[in-house]
Amino acid sequence: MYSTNLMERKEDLKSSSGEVDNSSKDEFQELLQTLEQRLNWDGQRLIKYNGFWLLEVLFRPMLSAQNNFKAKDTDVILSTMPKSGTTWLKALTFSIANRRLFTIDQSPLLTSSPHTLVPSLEFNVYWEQENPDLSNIPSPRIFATHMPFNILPDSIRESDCKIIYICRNPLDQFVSHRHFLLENKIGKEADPLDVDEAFDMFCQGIHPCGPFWDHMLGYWKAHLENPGKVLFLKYEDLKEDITSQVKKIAEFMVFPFSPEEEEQGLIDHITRLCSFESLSNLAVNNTGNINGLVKNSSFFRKGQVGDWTNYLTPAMAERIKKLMDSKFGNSGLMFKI
Ligand SMILES: Nc1ncnc2c1ncn2[C@@H]1O[C@H](COP(=O)(O)OS(=O)(=O)O)[C@@H](OP(=O)(O)O)[C@H]1O
Repeated sequence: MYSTNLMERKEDLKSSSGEVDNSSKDEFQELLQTLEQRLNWDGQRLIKYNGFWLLEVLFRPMLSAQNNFKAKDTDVILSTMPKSGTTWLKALTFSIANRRLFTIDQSPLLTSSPHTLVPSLEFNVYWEQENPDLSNIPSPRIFATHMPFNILPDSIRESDCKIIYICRNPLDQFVSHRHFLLENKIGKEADPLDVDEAFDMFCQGIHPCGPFWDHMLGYWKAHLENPGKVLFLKYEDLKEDITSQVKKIAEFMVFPFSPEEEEQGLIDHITRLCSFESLSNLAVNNTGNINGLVKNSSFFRKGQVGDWTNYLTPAMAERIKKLMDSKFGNSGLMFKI
Protein backbone atom coordinates (compact mmCIF):
# COMPACT_ATOMS: atom_id res chain seq x y z
CA MET A 1 0.00 0.00 0.00
CA TYR A 2 2.78 2.42 0.95
CA SER A 3 4.75 1.62 -2.14
CA THR A 4 8.46 2.22 -1.75
CA ASN A 5 8.85 2.51 -5.50
CA LEU A 6 7.18 5.92 -5.43
CA MET A 7 10.59 7.47 -4.91
CA GLU A 8 12.68 4.98 -6.87
CA ARG A 9 12.96 6.61 -10.26
CA LYS A 10 16.68 6.72 -9.96
CA GLU A 11 18.19 7.36 -13.36
CA ASP A 12 15.71 10.00 -14.32
CA LEU A 13 15.97 11.99 -11.13
CA LYS A 14 19.51 12.75 -12.19
CA SER A 15 18.20 14.69 -15.17
CA SER A 16 15.21 16.92 -15.59
CA SER A 17 14.74 15.72 -19.16
CA GLY A 18 13.46 12.17 -18.59
CA GLU A 19 11.83 10.29 -21.46
CA VAL A 20 8.16 10.88 -20.92
CA ASP A 21 6.60 12.62 -23.85
CA ASN A 22 8.59 14.16 -26.65
CA SER A 23 6.24 17.01 -27.49
CA SER A 24 6.11 18.24 -23.92
CA LYS A 25 9.85 17.74 -23.77
CA ASP A 26 10.33 20.11 -26.71
CA GLU A 27 8.03 22.71 -25.15
CA PHE A 28 9.95 22.35 -21.92
CA GLN A 29 13.30 22.86 -23.67
CA GLU A 30 11.91 25.96 -25.40
CA LEU A 31 10.69 27.37 -22.10
CA LEU A 32 14.02 26.60 -20.46
CA GLN A 33 15.86 28.67 -23.06
CA THR A 34 13.82 31.75 -22.17
CA LEU A 35 14.57 31.60 -18.44
CA GLU A 36 17.44 33.04 -16.44
CA GLN A 37 19.80 30.39 -15.07
CA ARG A 38 22.57 30.39 -12.46
CA LEU A 39 24.72 27.85 -10.72
CA ASN A 40 23.91 27.21 -7.08
CA TRP A 41 26.73 27.27 -4.50
CA ASP A 42 27.55 23.64 -5.24
CA GLY A 43 27.33 23.77 -9.01
CA GLN A 44 23.75 22.57 -9.43
CA ARG A 45 21.82 24.59 -11.97
CA LEU A 46 19.06 26.90 -10.82
CA ILE A 47 16.28 28.16 -13.10
CA LYS A 48 14.43 31.38 -12.32
CA TYR A 49 10.70 30.85 -12.72
CA ASN A 50 7.94 33.19 -11.51
CA GLY A 51 10.44 34.98 -9.31
CA PHE A 52 11.88 31.83 -7.68
CA TRP A 53 15.17 30.01 -8.14
CA LEU A 54 14.27 26.37 -8.66
CA LEU A 55 16.71 23.49 -8.91
CA GLU A 56 16.86 22.28 -12.48
CA VAL A 57 16.38 18.71 -11.31
CA LEU A 58 13.06 19.69 -9.74
CA PHE A 59 11.93 22.18 -12.35
CA ARG A 60 10.33 19.89 -14.91
CA PRO A 61 8.69 17.73 -12.22
CA MET A 62 7.28 20.91 -10.68
CA LEU A 63 5.83 22.04 -13.99
CA SER A 64 4.38 18.59 -14.47
CA ALA A 65 2.80 18.72 -11.01
CA GLN A 66 1.46 22.19 -11.77
CA ASN A 67 -0.23 20.86 -14.91
CA ASN A 68 -1.31 17.40 -13.85
CA PHE A 69 -1.89 17.13 -10.13
CA LYS A 70 -5.54 16.81 -9.16
CA ALA A 71 -5.89 17.44 -5.47
CA LYS A 72 -8.64 15.69 -3.53
CA ASP A 73 -10.48 17.60 -0.81
CA THR A 74 -9.06 15.18 1.73
CA ASP A 75 -5.40 15.61 0.69
CA VAL A 76 -2.80 17.13 2.98
CA ILE A 77 0.07 18.96 1.29
CA LEU A 78 3.25 19.55 3.28
CA SER A 79 5.11 22.49 1.92
CA THR A 80 8.61 23.56 2.86
CA MET A 81 11.79 25.08 1.66
CA PRO A 82 14.49 22.40 1.73
CA LYS A 83 16.06 21.93 5.20
CA SER A 84 13.25 23.51 7.15
CA GLY A 85 11.78 20.47 8.89
CA THR A 86 10.32 18.45 6.00
CA THR A 87 11.46 15.05 7.28
CA TRP A 88 10.12 15.74 10.77
CA LEU A 89 6.79 17.02 9.48
CA LYS A 90 6.44 13.99 7.19
CA ALA A 91 6.99 11.62 10.11
CA LEU A 92 4.55 13.49 12.36
CA THR A 93 1.72 13.86 9.85
CA PHE A 94 2.10 10.26 8.68
CA SER A 95 1.88 9.10 12.29
CA ILE A 96 -1.09 11.32 13.08
CA ALA A 97 -3.04 10.27 9.99
CA ASN A 98 -2.37 6.56 10.36
CA ARG A 99 -2.48 6.18 14.13
CA ARG A 100 -5.57 3.99 14.03
CA LEU A 101 -4.00 1.65 11.45
CA PHE A 102 -0.78 0.83 13.30
CA THR A 103 0.35 0.73 16.88
CA ILE A 104 3.56 2.63 17.57
CA ASP A 105 5.65 -0.55 17.64
CA GLN A 106 4.24 -1.57 14.25
CA SER A 107 4.75 1.82 12.67
CA PRO A 108 6.05 1.75 9.09
CA LEU A 109 8.38 4.56 10.22
CA LEU A 110 10.47 1.93 11.99
CA THR A 111 11.37 0.33 8.68
CA SER A 112 10.78 2.98 6.00
CA SER A 113 12.14 6.48 5.55
CA PRO A 114 9.68 9.33 6.10
CA HIS A 115 10.58 10.31 2.53
CA THR A 116 9.26 6.99 1.26
CA LEU A 117 6.08 7.10 3.33
CA VAL A 118 5.23 10.67 2.37
CA PRO A 119 6.27 11.05 -1.23
CA SER A 120 7.19 14.14 -3.13
CA LEU A 121 4.26 15.64 -4.96
CA GLU A 122 6.31 16.72 -7.92
CA PHE A 123 8.05 13.42 -8.54
CA ASN A 124 4.86 11.41 -8.18
CA VAL A 125 2.85 13.46 -10.57
CA TYR A 126 5.70 13.47 -13.03
CA TRP A 127 5.60 9.71 -13.03
CA GLU A 128 1.89 9.31 -12.67
CA GLN A 129 1.58 7.33 -15.86
CA GLU A 130 3.98 4.75 -14.43
CA ASN A 131 2.44 4.90 -11.02
CA PRO A 132 -1.18 3.87 -11.07
CA ASP A 133 -1.00 3.31 -7.31
CA LEU A 134 -1.20 7.04 -6.69
CA SER A 135 -4.97 7.05 -6.42
CA ASN A 136 -4.86 4.00 -4.14
CA ILE A 137 -3.05 5.77 -1.35
CA PRO A 138 -5.49 5.73 1.54
CA SER A 139 -7.13 8.95 2.56
CA PRO A 140 -5.83 11.35 3.62
CA ARG A 141 -3.15 11.25 0.97
CA ILE A 142 -0.14 13.22 2.19
CA PHE A 143 2.30 14.72 -0.27
CA ALA A 144 5.26 17.00 0.23
CA THR A 145 6.46 19.78 -2.02
CA HIS A 146 9.04 22.52 -2.10
CA MET A 147 6.95 24.58 -4.52
CA PRO A 148 6.37 28.25 -3.69
CA PHE A 149 2.72 29.07 -3.03
CA ASN A 150 2.28 30.98 -6.28
CA ILE A 151 3.23 28.02 -8.44
CA LEU A 152 1.27 25.32 -6.64
CA PRO A 153 -1.14 23.39 -8.89
CA ASP A 154 -4.46 25.27 -9.08
CA SER A 155 -6.31 22.24 -7.73
CA ILE A 156 -4.44 22.58 -4.43
CA ARG A 157 -5.56 26.17 -4.00
CA GLU A 158 -9.08 25.57 -5.30
CA SER A 159 -9.98 22.31 -3.57
CA ASP A 160 -10.62 21.91 0.15
CA CYS A 161 -7.32 20.13 0.67
CA LYS A 162 -5.13 21.37 3.50
CA ILE A 163 -1.64 22.84 3.30
CA ILE A 164 0.83 22.60 6.17
CA TYR A 165 3.85 24.85 5.75
CA ILE A 166 6.91 24.70 7.93
CA CYS A 167 9.81 27.11 7.83
CA ARG A 168 12.90 27.75 9.87
CA ASN A 169 15.26 30.50 10.93
CA PRO A 170 17.07 31.26 7.65
CA LEU A 171 20.51 31.11 9.31
CA ASP A 172 19.96 27.52 10.45
CA GLN A 173 18.30 26.64 7.17
CA PHE A 174 21.29 27.94 5.22
CA VAL A 175 23.77 26.03 7.39
CA SER A 176 21.71 22.86 7.17
CA HIS A 177 21.34 23.12 3.40
CA ARG A 178 25.02 23.78 2.85
CA HIS A 179 25.99 20.71 4.88
CA PHE A 180 23.48 18.60 2.98
CA LEU A 181 24.83 19.67 -0.40
CA LEU A 182 28.45 19.18 0.63
CA GLU A 183 27.75 15.82 2.23
CA ASN A 184 25.97 14.44 -0.81
CA LYS A 185 28.23 16.12 -3.40
CA ILE A 186 25.18 16.51 -5.61
CA GLY A 187 26.50 19.37 -7.71
CA LYS A 188 28.71 18.99 -10.72
CA GLU A 189 31.49 21.27 -9.52
CA ALA A 190 34.45 19.76 -7.76
CA ASP A 191 34.89 22.83 -5.57
CA PRO A 192 31.72 24.24 -4.09
CA LEU A 193 31.72 27.93 -3.22
CA ASP A 194 33.16 28.83 0.16
CA VAL A 195 30.79 29.77 2.93
CA ASP A 196 31.14 33.55 2.41
CA GLU A 197 30.31 33.38 -1.28
CA ALA A 198 27.48 30.92 -0.69
CA PHE A 199 26.03 33.11 2.06
CA ASP A 200 26.24 36.15 -0.18
CA MET A 201 24.18 34.33 -2.83
CA PHE A 202 21.72 33.23 -0.15
CA CYS A 203 21.26 36.83 0.94
CA GLN A 204 20.56 37.80 -2.67
CA GLY A 205 17.83 35.16 -2.68
CA ILE A 206 19.76 32.89 -5.06
CA HIS A 207 19.38 29.45 -3.52
CA PRO A 208 17.07 26.46 -4.06
CA CYS A 209 13.44 27.73 -3.82
CA GLY A 210 14.72 31.19 -2.95
CA PRO A 211 14.37 33.97 -2.19
CA PHE A 212 13.55 32.53 1.23
CA TRP A 213 11.61 35.65 2.20
CA ASP A 214 9.26 35.34 -0.79
CA HIS A 215 8.78 31.59 -0.22
CA MET A 216 7.81 32.22 3.40
CA LEU A 217 5.70 35.31 2.71
CA GLY A 218 3.68 33.49 0.03
CA TYR A 219 2.51 30.92 2.57
CA TRP A 220 2.33 33.42 5.43
CA LYS A 221 -0.09 35.65 3.52
CA ALA A 222 -2.13 32.63 2.40
CA HIS A 223 -2.30 31.54 6.05
CA LEU A 224 -3.46 34.98 7.20
CA GLU A 225 -6.12 35.03 4.47
CA ASN A 226 -7.35 31.51 5.14
CA PRO A 227 -6.03 29.93 8.34
CA GLY A 228 -8.31 26.92 7.91
CA LYS A 229 -6.61 26.16 4.59
CA VAL A 230 -2.96 26.90 5.39
CA LEU A 231 -1.31 26.05 8.69
CA PHE A 232 1.93 27.97 9.21
CA LEU A 233 4.52 26.35 11.46
CA LYS A 234 8.04 27.16 12.55
CA TYR A 235 10.69 24.52 13.24
CA GLU A 236 11.71 26.43 16.37
CA ASP A 237 8.16 26.23 17.78
CA LEU A 238 8.10 22.45 17.30
CA LYS A 239 11.40 22.24 19.13
CA GLU A 240 10.06 24.37 21.96
CA ASP A 241 6.78 22.58 22.55
CA ILE A 242 6.22 19.57 20.35
CA THR A 243 3.15 18.33 22.24
CA SER A 244 1.06 21.41 21.62
CA GLN A 245 2.24 21.62 18.02
CA VAL A 246 1.29 18.00 17.36
CA LYS A 247 -2.16 18.63 18.82
CA LYS A 248 -2.49 21.69 16.62
CA ILE A 249 -1.43 19.74 13.51
CA ALA A 250 -3.91 16.94 14.28
CA GLU A 251 -6.75 19.41 14.77
CA PHE A 252 -5.85 21.16 11.53
CA MET A 253 -5.90 17.80 9.73
CA VAL A 254 -9.41 17.37 11.15
CA PHE A 255 -8.20 14.34 13.04
CA PRO A 256 -7.90 15.62 16.62
CA PHE A 257 -6.74 13.38 19.44
CA SER A 258 -9.64 12.13 21.52
CA PRO A 259 -9.50 12.47 25.33
CA GLU A 260 -8.95 8.69 25.48
CA GLU A 261 -6.02 8.89 23.09
CA GLU A 262 -4.53 11.71 25.13
CA GLU A 263 -4.97 9.70 28.32
CA GLN A 264 -3.27 6.72 26.71
CA GLY A 265 -0.25 8.98 26.05
CA LEU A 266 -0.56 8.62 22.28
CA ILE A 267 0.73 12.14 21.61
CA ASP A 268 3.87 11.41 23.61
CA HIS A 269 4.38 8.10 21.81
CA ILE A 270 4.13 9.82 18.43
CA THR A 271 6.42 12.70 19.34
CA ARG A 272 9.00 10.26 20.71
CA LEU A 273 8.87 8.04 17.65
CA CYS A 274 9.27 11.07 15.36
CA SER A 275 11.99 12.75 17.40
CA PHE A 276 15.41 13.35 15.89
CA GLU A 277 17.01 10.95 18.36
CA SER A 278 14.62 8.13 17.57
CA LEU A 279 14.46 8.45 13.78
CA SER A 280 18.17 9.10 13.30
CA ASN A 281 19.04 5.90 15.17
CA LEU A 282 16.95 3.65 12.95
CA ALA A 283 18.87 1.55 10.43
CA VAL A 284 16.55 2.65 7.65
CA ASN A 285 17.55 6.26 8.26
CA ASN A 286 21.24 5.92 8.92
CA THR A 287 22.25 3.59 6.09
CA GLY A 288 21.63 3.53 2.35
CA ASN A 289 20.47 6.28 0.09
CA ILE A 290 17.58 7.59 -1.96
CA ASN A 291 17.87 7.24 -5.71
CA GLY A 292 21.60 6.63 -5.46
CA LEU A 293 21.98 10.36 -4.89
CA VAL A 294 21.16 11.33 -1.35
CA LYS A 295 22.37 9.53 1.78
CA ASN A 296 19.50 8.74 4.14
CA SER A 297 21.70 9.81 7.03
CA SER A 298 22.08 13.29 5.52
CA PHE A 299 18.48 14.09 6.44
CA PHE A 300 19.50 13.79 10.09
CA ARG A 301 22.49 15.96 10.95
CA LYS A 302 22.07 17.69 14.33
CA GLY A 303 18.45 18.77 14.53
CA GLN A 304 19.23 21.77 16.71
CA VAL A 305 18.10 25.36 16.89
CA GLY A 306 20.90 27.93 16.64
CA ASP A 307 23.59 25.70 15.15
CA TRP A 308 24.40 28.60 12.81
CA THR A 309 26.47 30.18 15.60
CA ASN A 310 29.06 27.45 14.98
CA TYR A 311 29.50 28.43 11.33
CA LEU A 312 28.43 32.03 10.72
CA THR A 313 29.65 35.31 12.17
CA PRO A 314 27.60 37.91 14.08
CA ALA A 315 28.00 40.19 11.04
CA MET A 316 26.34 37.56 8.85
CA ALA A 317 23.50 37.25 11.34
CA GLU A 318 23.10 41.02 11.33
CA ARG A 319 22.83 40.96 7.54
CA ILE A 320 20.01 38.41 7.71
CA LYS A 321 18.29 40.37 10.45
CA LYS A 322 18.31 43.55 8.32
CA LEU A 323 17.11 41.56 5.34
CA MET A 324 14.22 40.12 7.34
CA ASP A 325 13.34 43.57 8.69
CA SER A 326 13.16 45.00 5.20
CA LYS A 327 11.48 42.05 3.47
CA PHE A 328 9.06 40.95 6.18
CA GLY A 329 8.25 44.55 7.13
CA ASN A 330 5.11 44.69 9.22
CA SER A 331 3.74 41.37 7.88
CA GLY A 332 3.95 39.87 11.37
CA LEU A 333 6.47 37.23 10.29
CA MET A 334 9.84 37.20 12.06
CA PHE A 335 12.48 34.86 13.50
CA LYS A 336 14.43 35.47 16.67
CA ILE A 337 18.18 35.68 16.16
N1 LIG B 1 12.80 14.35 13.64
C1 LIG B 1 13.49 15.48 13.54
N2 LIG B 1 13.44 16.40 14.51
C2 LIG B 1 14.12 17.56 14.42
N3 LIG B 1 14.92 17.87 13.36
C3 LIG B 1 14.99 16.98 12.36
C4 LIG B 1 14.29 15.76 12.39
N4 LIG B 1 14.56 15.09 11.25
C5 LIG B 1 15.41 15.84 10.55
N5 LIG B 1 15.68 16.99 11.21
C6 LIG B 1 16.56 18.09 10.80
O1 LIG B 1 15.93 18.82 9.75
C7 LIG B 1 16.93 19.25 8.81
C8 LIG B 1 16.65 18.61 7.47
O2 LIG B 1 15.60 19.37 6.90
P1 LIG B 1 14.50 18.73 5.96
O3 LIG B 1 13.96 17.52 6.58
O4 LIG B 1 13.57 19.83 5.62
O5 LIG B 1 15.34 18.34 4.67
S1 LIG B 1 14.73 18.02 3.23
O6 LIG B 1 14.17 19.27 2.72
O7 LIG B 1 13.72 16.99 3.38
O8 LIG B 1 15.87 17.59 2.42
C9 LIG B 1 18.26 18.82 9.38
O9 LIG B 1 18.68 19.90 10.19
P2 LIG B 1 20.21 20.14 10.59
O10 LIG B 1 20.56 19.08 11.58
O11 LIG B 1 20.26 21.51 11.21
O12 LIG B 1 21.03 20.06 9.35
C10 LIG B 1 17.86 17.60 10.18
O13 LIG B 1 18.78 17.25 11.16
